[in-house]
Amino acid sequence: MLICSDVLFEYAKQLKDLGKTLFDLLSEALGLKPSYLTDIECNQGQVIVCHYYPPCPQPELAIGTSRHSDYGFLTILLQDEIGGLQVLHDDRWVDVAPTPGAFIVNIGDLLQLVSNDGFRSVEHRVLTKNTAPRVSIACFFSTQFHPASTRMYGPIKELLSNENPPLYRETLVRDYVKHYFSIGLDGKTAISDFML
Ligand SMILES: O=C(O)CCC(=O)C(=O)O
Ligand SMILES: [Fe+2]
Repeated sequence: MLICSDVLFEYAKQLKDLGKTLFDLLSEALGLKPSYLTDIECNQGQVIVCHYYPPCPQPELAIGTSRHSDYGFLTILLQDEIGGLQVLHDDRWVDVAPTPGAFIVNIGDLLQLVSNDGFRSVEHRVLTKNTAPRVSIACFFSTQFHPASTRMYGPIKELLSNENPPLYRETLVRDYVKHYFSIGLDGKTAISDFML
């Protein structure tokens, strides 16, 4: 017998390992030691959200998910073969064609904030389709459900200099996420509200 919660917990565990590898690589790409982003607990929280999009009889009149950037540090997304995901690139919406067995990895707002724009969160949306239902599974790395966390996140000090001053104010993850959801999905409004 296949128990859904067993599968989900195993999936979460595997993605946590993958997340660790990605955070190592992202730290190195910023010129920091590989463990930097995990040392500051960017990989600690994991929120897994399963989306079901029913077929829509009039896709031109509806949207699956409104334009937004993800709030957390990083998102690992699994989509099925239906398609509909688009990213904003050079002010144009570009289809993210489904590739069997491949994950989509999105930089989130909090990674933009700590990297002081070294990485930029990506704006994306999901169109509806009238062909078949669509399923996607998003794994967000973010710690808003650790209410005891007192860690403040701001631009990483090692990345700052006279030429590269801090662009964002410090925040608790839960305060950032609260602000994000108080606005609702709306492009990149939340992160711009944290600019100095
Ligand atoms: O359904 C998708 O492919 C993406 C959903 C999404 O953008 C999100 O959960 O943040
Ligand atoms: Fe998203």
